[in-house]
Amino acid sequence: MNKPAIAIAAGGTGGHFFPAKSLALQLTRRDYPVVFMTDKRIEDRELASWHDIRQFVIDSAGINKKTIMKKIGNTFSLMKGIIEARKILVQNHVSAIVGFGGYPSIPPLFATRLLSKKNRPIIILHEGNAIIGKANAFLAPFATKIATSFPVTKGLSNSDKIVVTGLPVRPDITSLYPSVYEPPKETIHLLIWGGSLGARIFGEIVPYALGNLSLSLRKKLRITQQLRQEDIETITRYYQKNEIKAKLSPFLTNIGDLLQKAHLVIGRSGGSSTAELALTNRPAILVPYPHAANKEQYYNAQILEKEGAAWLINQPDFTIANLTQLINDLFSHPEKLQKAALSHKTAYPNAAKNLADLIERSVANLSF
Ligand SMILES: CC(=O)N[C@H]1[C@@H](OP(=O)(O)OP(=O)(O)OC[C@H]2O[C@@H](n3ccc(=O)[nH]c3=O)[C@H](O)[C@@H]2O)O[C@H](CO)[C@@H](O)[C@@H]1O
Repeated sequence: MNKPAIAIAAGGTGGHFFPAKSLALQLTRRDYPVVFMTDKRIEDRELASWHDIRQFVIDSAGINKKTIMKKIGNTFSLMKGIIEARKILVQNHVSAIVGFGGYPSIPPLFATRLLSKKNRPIIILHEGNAIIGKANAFLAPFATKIATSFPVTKGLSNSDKIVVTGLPVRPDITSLYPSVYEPPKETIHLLIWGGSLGARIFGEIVPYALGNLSLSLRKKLRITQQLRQEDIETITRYYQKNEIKAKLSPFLTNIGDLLQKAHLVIGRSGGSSTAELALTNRPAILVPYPHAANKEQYYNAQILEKEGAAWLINQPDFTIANLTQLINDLFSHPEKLQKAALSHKTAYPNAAKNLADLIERSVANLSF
């Protein structure tokens, strides 16, 4: 018997798209036809080449914009997205829809409300952060199940809807689990990243803090840094002048290899980044994105900090002087890095499988 179609709705930033893609891979392996709904930021050739995946770009937008014209324009996009999504759900006979959060997941999930009870797919939400996001909070009352990435998620009260699955991470990173951590000796590998869209602050602070270290420490450094294109030339020259070996790029594609090599990671604390750190046991200095609507990166980082696996620095305190002091201390006491590496407790190597199992169980409970 043919398996029922499952739709996946995810926004087009790495934080939402990568977990959704890992789930799509699990579901196609189990012979479920997958309908993938995302926004125009994503054009993923690999995904498009998989059999049994139908990809759709859906109109969407946040409506809490400042100008009235923007509000009207975005409301129109949202309505258009809901109508498009409803058509796709009907045409593909979708039985369940999995939402990964972000505004782009709202039209496909909301579209289910416009279908008759008999034809309405069940909703399963996945929350990638340690606090429920606005889109997921809005959709939670309609969900059959809510899968979470952390053992406790702020804003979600205990209910049998909640299942802790962990956050699906790309297979090349998951396969590194369990990863052994060796403290630095002759060379110190440092990975600096800013999330899927990058972050200017790391280019403004990290190179100059590293430049303050002693020459003997600087010569040991091997830096891989995600950096805005416009900053690469200046920072390359700065590192060369300070005898620091560095590879700089606006987007790093081989995250698995880089995490495995890294003795320390400096970066943001989005849901996927923190899950990847936990899976690979890497110690980190985390600077949460300060403008996030509900401080989700702060709560993610706080969990790792409480475990002893990371040092949380809020952006106003992330200064050249403070960072110089911290990394000087960590590089002079590598046992502190090793202790942090051994302290991770939130790794879920089977997250994609856990989530696919949950979907499979929920779909099996439907009567056709
Ligand atoms: C500004 C913003 O709204 N950020 C949100 C967005 O973040 P964002 O998408 O930046 O954050 P995540 O940490 O969740 O994901 C980043 C992903 O990009 C990958 N990566 C990063 C840099 C690079 O050079 N190469 C690369 O492959 C990482 O390995 C990771 O898989 O979604 C997250 C998950 O809901 C939220 O926690 C964040 O608050």
